[in-house]
Amino acid sequence: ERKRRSDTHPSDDHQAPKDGSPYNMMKPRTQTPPVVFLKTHKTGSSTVQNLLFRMGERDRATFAFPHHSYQFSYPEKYGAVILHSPYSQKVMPENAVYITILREPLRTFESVFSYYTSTVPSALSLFLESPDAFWDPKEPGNCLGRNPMSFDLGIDSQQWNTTWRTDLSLLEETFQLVMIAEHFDESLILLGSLLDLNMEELAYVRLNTRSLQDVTHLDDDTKDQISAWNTLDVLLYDFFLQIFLEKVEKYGLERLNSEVALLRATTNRIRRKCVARSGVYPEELEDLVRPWQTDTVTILGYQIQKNLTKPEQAFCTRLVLPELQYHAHLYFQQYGRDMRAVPTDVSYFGFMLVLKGDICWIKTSHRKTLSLER
Ligand SMILES: Nc1ncnc2c1ncn2[C@@H]1O[C@H](COP(=O)(O)OS(=O)(=O)O)[C@@H](OP(=O)(O)O)[C@H]1O
Repeated sequence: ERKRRSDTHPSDDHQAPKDGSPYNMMKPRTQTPPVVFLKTHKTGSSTVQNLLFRMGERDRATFAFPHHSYQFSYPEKYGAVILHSPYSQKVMPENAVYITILREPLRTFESVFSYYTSTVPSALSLFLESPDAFWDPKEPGNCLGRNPMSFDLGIDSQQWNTTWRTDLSLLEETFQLVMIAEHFDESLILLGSLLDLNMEELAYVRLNTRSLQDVTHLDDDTKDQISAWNTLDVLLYDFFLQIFLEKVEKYGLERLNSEVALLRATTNRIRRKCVARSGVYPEELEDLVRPWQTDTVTILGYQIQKNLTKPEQAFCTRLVLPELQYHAHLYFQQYGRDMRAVPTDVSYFGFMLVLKGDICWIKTSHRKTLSLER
């Protein structure tokens, strides 16, 4: 049973609606509901995951871990169908809250592309000039090479088909909240309202940020090409952006803005307390806080302050802890042993864009478990 907390809540200072809507903050605090977070690629999802990990660890929640390594394998059919299938009902209780996050599709694709493809000079522009020449949709690792967010949400990411609109509506019904990376703080307030999280629990540092020199500038032509190649993601994003804006309106813009201001003040205070250096290159970081790197881009991390008390150190370390290390820590805490590596006889793909010609491949590897004090 989760204890009632006395600290500031996003909506403590406000007269919230009593209409039974999911954002009605007058309800008595109850235990956090079970959460399904569908972690989309390159959308800010690791930042959200970090605060959900903190929430789950505080609640001593049971986490669903993949059998091997860090990533569930992808079945042939997934997403919208699975979410409503007996399989998902068996796994998650009926009161589970479904959450995900989307990001503006041009930036998402650029980030996915740079992360999962090795660099030849101007790889992105070369690819976009004639994507069909480089990209084979039948390659199982190529699923993120076109409309990556549609793929992650389990709807057809290759082509428009007649069920696409229905699939979108099904997703809308399934997800209580689709966060929008471009309105990250506003999304967090809605998340906090759904899950009864206070400002400290919503505070975050931006995780998985690429070094600026790895970010490709997108000129207008490139933007048009990316949009044309990812039309389904553009539709998906526009659809959920609209829904998000409607949610904001229902919540009350004035109320939201004042809570965002409070969140930013709290976040700044916590960052000052916890973070000694941000934007730190991997070679300067200890194993515990070094984000996973690919051969193609540099992912930056954080050094925490010295001279913190033990509880502060525990909190601050978790705040900046990269996904794989936090995952390994929670796995160890739950099972009392290290995560299983992928056996060599199991065919497993992380993700790779397998492109024909010179623009090639990527990833997958495993990390050792690192101990993290409470
Ligand atoms: N708070 C917030 N708001 C907006 N954008 C954010 C935020 N946090 C992370 N990011 C950016 O999201 C990119 C990393 O996304 P993910 O964590 O989902 O990546 S991953 O799929 O788990 O590897 C990565 O984008 P790129 O830097 O363009 O690659 C991060 O900079």
